[in-house]
Amino acid sequence: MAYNYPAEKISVYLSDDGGSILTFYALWEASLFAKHWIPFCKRYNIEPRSPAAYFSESDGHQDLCSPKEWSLIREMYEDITQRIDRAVLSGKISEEVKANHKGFHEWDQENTSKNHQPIVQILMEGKDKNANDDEGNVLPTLVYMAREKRPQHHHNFKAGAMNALIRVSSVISNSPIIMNVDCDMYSNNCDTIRDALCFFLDEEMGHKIGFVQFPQNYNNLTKNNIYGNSHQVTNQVLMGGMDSVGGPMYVGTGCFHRREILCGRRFTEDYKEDWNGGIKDKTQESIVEIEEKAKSLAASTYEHDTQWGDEIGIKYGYPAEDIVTGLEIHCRGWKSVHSNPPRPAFLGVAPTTLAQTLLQHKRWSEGSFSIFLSKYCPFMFGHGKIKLRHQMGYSIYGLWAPNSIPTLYYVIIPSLALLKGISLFPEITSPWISPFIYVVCVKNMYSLYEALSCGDTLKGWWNEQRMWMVRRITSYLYGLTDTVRKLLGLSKMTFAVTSKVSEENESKRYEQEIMEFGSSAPEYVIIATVALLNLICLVGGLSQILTGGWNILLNVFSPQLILCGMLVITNIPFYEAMFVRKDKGRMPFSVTLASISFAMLALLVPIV
Ligand SMILES: O=c1ccn([C@@H]2O[C@H](COP(=O)(O)OP(=O)(O)O[C@H]3O[C@H](CO)[C@@H](O)[C@H](O)[C@H]3O)[C@@H](O)[C@H]2O)c(=O)[nH]1
Ligand SMILES: [Mn+2]
Repeated sequence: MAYNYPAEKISVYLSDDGGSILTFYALWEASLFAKHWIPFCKRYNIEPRSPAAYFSESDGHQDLCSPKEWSLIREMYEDITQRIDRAVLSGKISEEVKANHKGFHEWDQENTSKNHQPIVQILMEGKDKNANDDEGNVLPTLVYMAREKRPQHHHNFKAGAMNALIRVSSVISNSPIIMNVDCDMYSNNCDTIRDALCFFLDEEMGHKIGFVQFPQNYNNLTKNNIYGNSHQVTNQVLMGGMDSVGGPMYVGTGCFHRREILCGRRFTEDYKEDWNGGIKDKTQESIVEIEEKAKSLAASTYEHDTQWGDEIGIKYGYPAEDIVTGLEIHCRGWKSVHSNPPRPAFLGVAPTTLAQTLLQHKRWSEGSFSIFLSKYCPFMFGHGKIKLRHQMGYSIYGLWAPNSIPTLYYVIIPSLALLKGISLFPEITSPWISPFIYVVCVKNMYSLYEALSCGDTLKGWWNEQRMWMVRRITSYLYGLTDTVRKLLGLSKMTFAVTSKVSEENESKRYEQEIMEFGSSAPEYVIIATVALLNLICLVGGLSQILTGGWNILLNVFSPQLILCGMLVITNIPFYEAMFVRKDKGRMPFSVTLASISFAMLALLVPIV
């Protein structure tokens, strides 16, 4: 709401898919605070304009304004956060507070997050004089919405929520540009709207641009990126590369779309945006009338027998609804723009535990693989519509899931073969080993160069390599099996939301870059089994080589020894988690036990 942009042209919508009175209450509190906060931001050019981010970063008025004024606004902010926290703890809103806004009565009925009527409440409306800030300036329109949820109707997760949002906003503001951000991100740059509009308004290219995507950056990364979540290389290299062949993918958040394009419009050379298309100020209807109209658009039956989720809006049926929607927009002839300014436009929360990271990657790999196998396979669907290189850029993610199989092979079979004295690679002195050495060296040197040049640390790169292996043998494997199960009709699509909170000790370990296991998950059994197996094979293999004719054997087994040794070095944090650490985040004993049994089994069963 505090963007450096004419307030009467901005409308902010909060989609609460949980339909919670607490969220409504928090938004109502925020709308009151905005009347003081927004003029304060504009007066002193505050940055970032998320009060939570601003007050956590800055510890004084820094000669910005009088200390009194600064403390006053800070106290105000602390008061509202305390009131909201108290309400969340008690789980309900007092009658006194409820009397302040008609919206609270929406919860008079028996509402649950999965069963409730559509709720649309316009908390602030540009035309309304009460909605001005404490200096008398207009404030942006602010709307709370929770689309209708009924157990008998499928709600299509985030895509369903976004489509309801597109319709609801069409009767309230109908602005030609829609920006969307996830609930776990905030705006970090008050000029982003202007930056994005520059692309759409470009005289030569502007009419070709369907969306402007800002990268996902995080404010909670640790120095060495323990879970490989920095995505700097993806943001700078992959997205930057795609920008030059047609445009980056839509990644679900931090993106500006033209409304008409989300609604299915094809590109034509003579396309011209109607910048006066919005309906703000033009309508004579009262707020209540508009709300009623909007509610009917957020009904759970509204989309029955319509093209929504297919030809119109965000696509349904894919866990990565963003990628497939963006691909289809590109195939309708539009270009997109990757905008990565030095001061990040949006900051979000990266997962802070291994389990959350693996879950997120499972959804991404599964989502992209199911697109790859569907009618939206970039090579087939994009054929003749987008460049081959653009299709290839899209397919990188699509092939993550099947990549799990060769990786599993590489982390198990050569090590087992080493232990059993079977050689799998050419001898180290033979010329035939050169392709292997070439691939390993060049791949690693290049990825190290990319990581360092994108601002990652050396240790961060190393951690990332570990995470690549771990993700491939767990998340991607699960993504693969789940996609296959869905294809066979054995299971249905889900959207596992990544958790946004963690316990205090957990956060401490995250800051110290200690891997978090804690609870027993089947993924950990895979990780621990592979780690143990490699340790046993390395020790066993080495001792056989040392006791046998070692100079001949070393020549034959060096490649396997190096591979197995590298895996053992990569896995050091897992051995520590199993046998050394005493904290709560260590590998659960049950997982260690199960892994030992599986490793034994793998040694006994004649796999190689
Ligand atoms: O039923 C649902 C499920 C999710 N969401 C919203 O979807 C957003 C993304 O969910 P999150 O759990 O934060 O997912 P991430 O793993 O961070 O999601 C990434 O990947 C998704 C596709 O897999 C994209 O849609 C996201 O924008 C992108 O940030 C959040 O704002 C949620 O509130 C809904 O509104 N309704
Ligand atoms: Mn998220």
